[in-house]
Amino acid sequence: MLLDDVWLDHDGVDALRGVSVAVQPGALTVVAGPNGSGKSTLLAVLAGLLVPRRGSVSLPHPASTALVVQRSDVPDRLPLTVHDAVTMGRWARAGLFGRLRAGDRRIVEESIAAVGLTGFEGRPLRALSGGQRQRAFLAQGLAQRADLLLLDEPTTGLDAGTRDVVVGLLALEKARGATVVCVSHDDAVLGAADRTIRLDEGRFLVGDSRAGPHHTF
Ligand SMILES: Nc1ncnc2c1ncn2[C@@H]1O[C@H](COP(=O)(O)OP(=O)(O)OP(=O)(O)O)[C@@H](O)[C@H]1O
Repeated sequence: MLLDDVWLDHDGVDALRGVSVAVQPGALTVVAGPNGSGKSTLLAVLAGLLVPRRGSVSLPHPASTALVVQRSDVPDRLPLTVHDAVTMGRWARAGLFGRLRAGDRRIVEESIAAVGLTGFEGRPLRALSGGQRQRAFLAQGLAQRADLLLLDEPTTGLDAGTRDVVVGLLALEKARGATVVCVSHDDAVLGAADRTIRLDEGRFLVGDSRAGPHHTF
């Protein structure tokens, strides 16, 4: 997956200024950088939600993509239960009018269990704590079993134990074969990264790689 000289603005405000990065398949790439440096915008470009005004984005093969947004991006009053929200993660596989099969229902249950929300299935999202809501959105992302999993600060507001669970889940997604790209400031997430992309004021600042100095971004 390659971004080449990507420029993108929000209503005239430059958010990405000539960013060129390669995302390695099957790796955990963490995108870091100060507030407003363009991290969420980069994620939205990778998700195909925003189209650059200049530059190109190429996917090596058609991929299913799941995006786990920050809980603050989702209205608190959304009339959904935990089970509804996670089940939505299977819709793309079942088709809008398709029926969920037993396998889909099992994946929904497993995803809810993985984030520690078993017992909360019937609870409306608005009746969850901020951290629990964040975990429900993560479960929705896991339920998609996507080739490309994109996450925007998934550990924000989580306690240390739950944060470690999330880091473990990212490793499991990778082990399943997914390519994982995660925006995060969290040292625990950064510590688990195979590669780190650092942005500053919409520019690609530096890329670190566990694979060694020969790999460039
Ligand atoms: N909808 C929008 N309208 C106008 N400007 C926007 C919009 N969304 C983002 N921006 C601007 O684009 C730039 C990049 O924003 P972005 O949200 O990608 O940064 P970020 O690194 O994810 O920030 P944070 O760490 O605070 O989440 C910032 O200057 C921001 O003010």
